Amino acid sequence: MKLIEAANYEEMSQKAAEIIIAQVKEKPDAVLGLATGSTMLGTYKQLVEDHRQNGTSYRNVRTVNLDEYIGLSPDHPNSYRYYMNQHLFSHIDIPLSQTYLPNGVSDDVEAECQRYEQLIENLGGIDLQLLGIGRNGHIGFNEPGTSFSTPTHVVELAPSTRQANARFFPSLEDVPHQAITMGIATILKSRHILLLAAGTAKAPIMAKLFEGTVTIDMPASVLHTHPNVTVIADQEALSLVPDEKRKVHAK
Ligand SMILES: O=P(O)(O)OC[C@H]1O[C@](O)(CO)[C@@H](O)[C@@H]1O
Repeated sequence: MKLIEAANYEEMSQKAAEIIIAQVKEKPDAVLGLATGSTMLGTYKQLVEDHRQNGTSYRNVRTVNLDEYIGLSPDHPNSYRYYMNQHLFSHIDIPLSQTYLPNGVSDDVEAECQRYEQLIENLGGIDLQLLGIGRNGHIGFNEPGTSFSTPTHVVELAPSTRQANARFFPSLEDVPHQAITMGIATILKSRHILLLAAGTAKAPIMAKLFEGTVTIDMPASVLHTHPNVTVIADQEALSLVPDEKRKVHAK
């Protein structure tokens, strides 16, 4: 696991965007694994700006998102499809037909999970997977206790996750109880994983991550078992990570 330290959120976003742009330039038909949440907003903004100014093209890129709420249709303002269209897809030249998210309103969510897993395989796997980290260590919506061998599956969201995400909804009651998420096994098949973290709310979980213990109680800890993980974090998120741990992982 390589750590790139950033001074602040803006710098984290810029460094993340540089890695994504480099991936797309190296492989114009790359498969990008994308994530949602507040952490990613700055990165998507940078990608949009770069597309406008430098013309980086996404015409042949394919994208697969980590997760989607069950019960929210693509045009629901809190669905992750809506988020992706609003913050990224509608501002770059990617055809929407090449952007994929799990279908949260499928009649058969179990079959949808299998379809999504197969889709990722049919695309040739993920070249670069972007990840945020939940305050309880979740990646995608893989909550603590999730087996590391799970493929795409239906999850019951932890009360703390619903609480953390309630800020985007009119009230806590409106936050869905379930989601479809790529599993940890799905995420680990990605050829390169880029985890982003910013802000003091993430400091305790980042300290735990860099302690290095791999346990299903902390889903992100599985990233220590992957050969190609880059973490970009700002100083607030790293504020509880001791200097010696930072040095060990410094790029
Ligand atoms: O970036 P945020 O909003 O802190 O969220 C962190 C993670 O939690 C989720 O929003 C799910 O709760 C992920 O999509 C995200 O990567």
